[in-house]
Amino acid sequence: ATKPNSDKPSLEQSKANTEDSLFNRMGGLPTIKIVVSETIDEVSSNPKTSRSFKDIKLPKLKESVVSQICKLTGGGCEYDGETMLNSHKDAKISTAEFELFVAVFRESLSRHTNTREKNELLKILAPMKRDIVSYQ
Ligand code: HEM
Repeated sequence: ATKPNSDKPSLEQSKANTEDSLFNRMGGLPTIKIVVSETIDEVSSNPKTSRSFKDIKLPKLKESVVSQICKLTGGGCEYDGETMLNSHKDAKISTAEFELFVAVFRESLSRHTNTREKNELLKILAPMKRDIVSYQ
């Protein structure tokens, strides 16, 4: 005799199995591309953050950041760029610069994603602070 319901997933498994990736819930690549583009356009022109971007090729940087976020959110992209430590150490980024970057990113996310997805992505990026910021 078979046990009733023995092949049904537990509540937790059921949630895990039906939960769509953050990537899909955000709206996939189109959303990531617009948010990354808006953020980099703003921080590279705002005098409080622009100095780091002076000799940087912005289209290539945007592509690299898009791939990284796509990968981190479950979109299945390849990210073949540098580690966060290696790519930011020469720029000597301050806490204030990092915080402005994140504020600009958050505002753009607010325009293009829901609150839940915005907060999930910001939570993924927050621990990178220790690799990106060199000083107070
Ligand atoms: C959570 C925040 C951040 C994330 C997720 C992030 C992500 C990235 C990624 C993926 C790259 C490309 C690395 C590669 O292609 O090898 C990069 C490079 C870069 N980032 Fe960030 N970054 C962040 C914060 C910042 C801040 C606060 C600044 C400056 C204010 C900044 C300035 C730069 C610059 C100038 C480059 C180019 C480095 C180079 O090509 O030599 N980033 N970042």
